[in-house]
Amino acid sequence: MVDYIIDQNLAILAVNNPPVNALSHHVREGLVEGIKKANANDQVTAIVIIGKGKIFCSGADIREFSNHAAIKDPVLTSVGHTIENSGKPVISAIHGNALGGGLEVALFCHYRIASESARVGFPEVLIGILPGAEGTVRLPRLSGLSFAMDMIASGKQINAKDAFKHGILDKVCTGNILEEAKDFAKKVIGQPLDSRRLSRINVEDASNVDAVFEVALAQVKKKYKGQIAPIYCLKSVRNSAKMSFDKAAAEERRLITELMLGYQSIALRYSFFAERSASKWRLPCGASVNNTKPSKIESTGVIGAGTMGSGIAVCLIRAGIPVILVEKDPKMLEKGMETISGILDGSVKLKRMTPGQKAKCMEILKGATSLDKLSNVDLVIEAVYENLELKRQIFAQLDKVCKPSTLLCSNTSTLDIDKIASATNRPDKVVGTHFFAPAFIMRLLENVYGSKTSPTTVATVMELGRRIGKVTVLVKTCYGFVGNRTHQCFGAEASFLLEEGCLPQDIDQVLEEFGMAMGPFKVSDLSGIDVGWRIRQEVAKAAGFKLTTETRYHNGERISTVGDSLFEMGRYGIKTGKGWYKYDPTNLRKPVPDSDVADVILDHCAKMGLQRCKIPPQEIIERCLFAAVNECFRVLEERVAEKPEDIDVIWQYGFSFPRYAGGPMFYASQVGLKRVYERVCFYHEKFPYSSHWIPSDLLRKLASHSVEIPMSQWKEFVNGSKL
Ligand SMILES: CC/C=C/CC(=O)SCCNC(=O)CCNC(=O)[C@H](O)C(C)(C)COP(=O)(O)OP(=O)(O)OC[C@H]1O[C@@H](n2cnc3c(N)ncnc32)[C@H](O)[C@@H]1OP(=O)(O)O
Repeated sequence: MVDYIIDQNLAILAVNNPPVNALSHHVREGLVEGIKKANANDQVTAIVIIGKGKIFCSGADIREFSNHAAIKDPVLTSVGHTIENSGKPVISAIHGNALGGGLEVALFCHYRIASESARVGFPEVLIGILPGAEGTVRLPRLSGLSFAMDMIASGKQINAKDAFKHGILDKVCTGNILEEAKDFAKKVIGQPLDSRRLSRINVEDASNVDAVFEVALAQVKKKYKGQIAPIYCLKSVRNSAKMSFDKAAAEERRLITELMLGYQSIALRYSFFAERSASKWRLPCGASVNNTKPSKIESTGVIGAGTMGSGIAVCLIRAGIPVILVEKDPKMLEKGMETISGILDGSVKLKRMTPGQKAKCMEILKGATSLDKLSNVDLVIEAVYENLELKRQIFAQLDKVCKPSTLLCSNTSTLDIDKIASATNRPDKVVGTHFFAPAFIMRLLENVYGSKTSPTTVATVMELGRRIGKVTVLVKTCYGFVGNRTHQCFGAEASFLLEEGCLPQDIDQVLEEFGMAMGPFKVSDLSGIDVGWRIRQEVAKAAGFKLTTETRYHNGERISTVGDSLFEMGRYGIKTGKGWYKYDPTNLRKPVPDSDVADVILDHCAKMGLQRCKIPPQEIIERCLFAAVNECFRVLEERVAEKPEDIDVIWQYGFSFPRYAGGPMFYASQVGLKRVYERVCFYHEKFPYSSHWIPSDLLRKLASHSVEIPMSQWKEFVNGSKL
């Protein structure tokens, strides 16, 4: 796993552990052996460590963290000490990325050079730990405290130019990295090594440490609310300036061990692999990412220039994919084009794009007022409002207008893809591409296959998701798919809690303390109370009943209409300055609890004869989350989602479920399925008029086992395959 090559008087140690040269046990062994062998060879005058393939090194092998038997000697710190104590200069030659333990390997070396396109960073914090092989003690000795605290606590990667500026690199190379490393090595042969050993030098700005720490701590607490690891990162860097090198390193080891065993790190490591597993789609017929080729998509159409259509068009043109935006009303079309231009201006302002890049995006965007203009595109995404008949009409027309190979996608957030596909003669080429609002910001794309969608169509939209930078998950069609179907239960319970004793701010506060970025009522104000109202009206209309603020039940199902009362008062949320909260026009980001809303809720309860009482935070969490969890198990049982990881990724990226709590399925696995099932049964008995409390069969089966079944085996219990 480490190739040992002698090249004239140099020993080249090439890490060879595809795909990303993680520091697995054999790599660590190989590095130690290589350094020892080179030192024992009188012909060798210097040593170069390099990575084979596309990357220098991605750091420790994260899979080993959950398998303590794999963390065998030599551990990374002792590998590092062998490197640092080498009597011959060791130069790390970085291309691609040097991350985490990979950057630590470089910091053990006496010299570091990198290609100008290389990036370095300590992403450990993103998996809930800290750079535990002396990274927090070594980096400040090169870059100073403030920069080290920021880089380590944020997990951000920096480019070679910046790394050079902050003293991390000794040279940025423009040529072949190996050749440049060999030239560099020849120049440093014979130079004294002691001043190059970071363990032997001091932190220059150590006297400022307390002031630097306090500033960084205040920022971190605000930015990474609820997360433990960023704070530990700062503490460990602080130690580097307050203690001897060895003591600070020992303390770093204690801190990483504590973090590694904690819930947040276990959840974040799970999230790392869950996100990657989402792209590995598989259909029940056996077709999968491994055996199905996507079609080429070189041109697209987007139908509807409203908020969703414009946002989707931005995603496509930003990735260099030409778009024809179709809107039959010319004024609406013009407004849509202006919205798109405005969104891109925002990116230019934030320096995420240059004015030249914006101009290029606008060049590949064309407007049209007729579907006929889509005759030649490879793929169309329909993004009109949520109405099945309208969508069926559009798809029938597209089927006539578009070339036979065109894929027809719907941005529906709830409707059955089969019902849309049956309006065409190409149901195999019809698929759901459900973007989350705002589409140009939210990273999630929920792709939805129907009973006739072909594997090639699925492969194509999954690949499209990757091209436009989305985290893309594949699910099967059903009402609301995975995201909205399971989230609806969460929202419904939040509304019922209002009728039973809570105010919006109580529920938001508890769920934010749990880790949600925003509570459900703040989210509702952001997305618009009118939007929720319209959806509820459509659903009621389709089911043939009239929904009023007096309605409490339909078809034996409990309904809450408090939000509809706010709609009728013109309180649509942030856009009208009032919703579940009130907003000062000069500070729309700060929701203020409103006694008028409390009055509306109390009136509603009085009118409906509902008794109110104090509801403890634990019940708020259980009611909202377990209702969703139960539905998630149903989704798994019906194979709407193929694996629990897909559901968790949808919740993380679609509904800001805290990554450090894993997702509803991971959370349930940690609470224990027996306990979850017990509570679901308890609430089912208490609330017989909410079908989302009817316990899922799969949850019941899993909970009935005497030992907890690991998440990776839940699938095996679907369809009665295991009892
Ligand atoms: C005591 C010592 C402590 C040390 C601390 C550490 O070093 S912790 C590890 C710190 N490093 C990281 O967190 C890096 C994580 N990896 C990445 O950011 C990216 O994978 C990448 C290296 C930038 C490459 O990105 P790319 O998009 O090209 O590929 P993928 O992300 O899809 O990864 C390819 C497969 O490699 C697996 N993988 C990546 N990094 C690691 C790792 N450090 N350990 C184990 N496995 C890793 C990844 O899961 C992919 O495999 P799949 O089978 O497809 O899941």
